[in-house]
Amino acid sequence: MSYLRNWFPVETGTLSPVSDNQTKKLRIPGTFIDDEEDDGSQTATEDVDDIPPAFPALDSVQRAGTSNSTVPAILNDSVLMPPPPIPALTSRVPGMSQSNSRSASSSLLAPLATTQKPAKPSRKVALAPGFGPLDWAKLKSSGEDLRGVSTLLRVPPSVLKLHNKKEDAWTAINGKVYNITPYLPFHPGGEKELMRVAGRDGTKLFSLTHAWVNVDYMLDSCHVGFLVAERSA
Ligand code: HEM
Repeated sequence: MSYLRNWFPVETGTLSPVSDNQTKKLRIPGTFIDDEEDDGSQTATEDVDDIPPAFPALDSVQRAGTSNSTVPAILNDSVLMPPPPIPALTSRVPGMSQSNSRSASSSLLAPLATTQKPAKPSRKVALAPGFGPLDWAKLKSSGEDLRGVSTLLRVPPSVLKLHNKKEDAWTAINGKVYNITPYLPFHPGGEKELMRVAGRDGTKLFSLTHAWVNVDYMLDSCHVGFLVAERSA
């Protein structure tokens, strides 16, 4: 009984006049009753079983610190966590790497490889509408004659040399001769660049510029014949 009074900071005086039976009803479930006084009937009292445990707990810092404590009693709207600082992400410049203190690998930014300017500027030209890579793919598989010859030829350098004009341009790449006239407006590097190999063996220049381009596939429907030595023509 005296133990219970200690638990309740409230006017213990109000408890004293009431009967033992009434104090049992005030017991908070979940609190421990060390009882010489408890003969077993107290803990079995049915009336108190529906009362939830006190929250915050009676001896919690929240309850204790209502006045002088630095711990706020209970967080309410006026005692909220301060907002987080504005992240540096909002001040970044797209496409630019951040200050040295940021490591590229630990940020949420897009990988630098895709945001930084390439070391070498592209030398691609703006192609006219209707002359993009897909348009070329469509044209070359359309069945239209892009060779200008009825059968594959043996082409010596002296013959190749004759086909050096825009309207009639041939070039040899890796031993194969192609009619490049239909491809001129589709060439991503521009007509002028492509015309540099017109009428001659363009293998070296082609490989130096873009060895990764699959010329066999790109110009298969422009195949005219094979480059051969002069005397074997
Ligand atoms: C004759 C067969 C040729 C074919 C089929 C061809 C095809 C192509 C293709 C598909 C591209 C785009 C490459 C890419 O997106 O990565 C390209 C770009 C280019 N080509 Fe050609 N090309 C040929 C010959 C030449 C020649 C002889 C030159 C002369 C130098 C040349 C100069 C260029 C240049 C400067 C670019 C732009 C490269 C860049 O992205 O900066 N091409 N060509």
